[in-house]
Amino acid sequence: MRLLVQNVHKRFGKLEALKGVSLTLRPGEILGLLGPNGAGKTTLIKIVLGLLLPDGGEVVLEEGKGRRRPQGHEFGVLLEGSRNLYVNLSLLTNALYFGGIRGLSPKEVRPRFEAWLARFGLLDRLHAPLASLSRGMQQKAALALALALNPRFLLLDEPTLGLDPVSRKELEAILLDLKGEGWGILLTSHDLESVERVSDRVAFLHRGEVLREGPTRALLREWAGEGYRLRLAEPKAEALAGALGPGWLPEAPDRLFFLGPWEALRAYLPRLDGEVLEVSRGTPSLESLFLRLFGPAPRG
Ligand SMILES: Nc1ncnc2c1ncn2[C@@H]1O[C@H](COP(=O)(O)OP(=O)(O)OP(=O)(O)O)[C@@H](O)[C@H]1O
Repeated sequence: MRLLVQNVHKRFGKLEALKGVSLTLRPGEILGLLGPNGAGKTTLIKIVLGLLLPDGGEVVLEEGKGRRRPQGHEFGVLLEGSRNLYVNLSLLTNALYFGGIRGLSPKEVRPRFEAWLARFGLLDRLHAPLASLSRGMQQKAALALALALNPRFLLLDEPTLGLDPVSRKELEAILLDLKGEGWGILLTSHDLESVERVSDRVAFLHRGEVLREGPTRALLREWAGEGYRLRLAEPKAEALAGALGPGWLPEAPDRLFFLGPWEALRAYLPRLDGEVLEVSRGTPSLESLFLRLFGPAPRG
C-alpha cells in the first residue's frame, strides 16, 4: 500500500500555496517534508487529511491494483504541541473521546491505548490531565493516542519542537522503532538534525513546489556533492565561511563544510593555517544544505 499525493494544487485567493505537488509515502519509511516558513507544508498535510480540498490533483491510497481516496481515520496525526488534544482532560478521557469520534468503543480503545502508554513508559499517567505532563511526555502521549486509533500512516507536524535533547532522542528512537514495525511516517520539521537522523527520504518544498525529493543520503550526495568537513580549533565557522566564499558552509560553531574537490580545498589550506584540527571526507549536513538553498545568498 502506498499513499500518493498527485499533482496537488491549492490557491488561497491570488496566492498559489501548492503548485502541483507530488509525493509518495510507503509503509516502513519516514519521509521528511522540509521547507521554509510558508512553503506549503501544513496546507499539504491538511489536504492529505481531507481538512482542505485541493483545487487540482488528488490524494489516493494505492493497494495492489486498487486506488481509493483515504479516510481521515487512516491517519494518525500529531500536531505541534499536542494542540489537537484537550490539555485539561486526562489521557484516558482524551483517548476515549477521540476513539468515540472515530466510532471506536471504550473497550476497543482503552487496551490499545494502555499498551502504547506502557510501551512509552507513561501508563502511570493514564488518569492525569495532559497539561500535567512535561512537553516530551505530552508528545509521547499524543503519539500513543494516535496509534491506539489504529491508523495506517502517521502524519507528524513538528514532533520534536520544544523537546530537550534527551526527549528528542527518545522520540527519535520511538519513530525509528515504529518505522521498523511497518508504519509509514510523514514528518514536517525544522529540526533538521533530527530529520537527518531518522528520515529515509526527504522532500524539499519551496513556494508550493517540490524542489527535490529522494533518499536523504543519496540526495545530499547527489545534490550537494561530497566534500570535506573541517573541525576548527575555535568557534569561528560563520566568520570563516563568509570570508572564504561560495562552497563553504558553517555546520556548527566549530565545524565548516567545504563542497568541492580535494585540489580546491588544498588551495585554501594555507589561509586556514592553525585554524583546522581535523579534515574528513563526507556529505554536508541537511541543515547546511537547507541554509544554502533557502538562506541568504553566500557572502564573500
Ligand atoms: N487559510 C488560508 N488562507 C489564506 N492563506 C493561507 C491559508 N493557509 C495558508 N495560507 C498561505 O499559504 C502559504 C503556505 O502556508 P503553510 O501554512 O502551508 O506553510 P508551512 O510550510 O506549513 O509554513 P510553516 O513552516 O511556517 O508552518 C502561506 O503563504 C500562507 O500564508
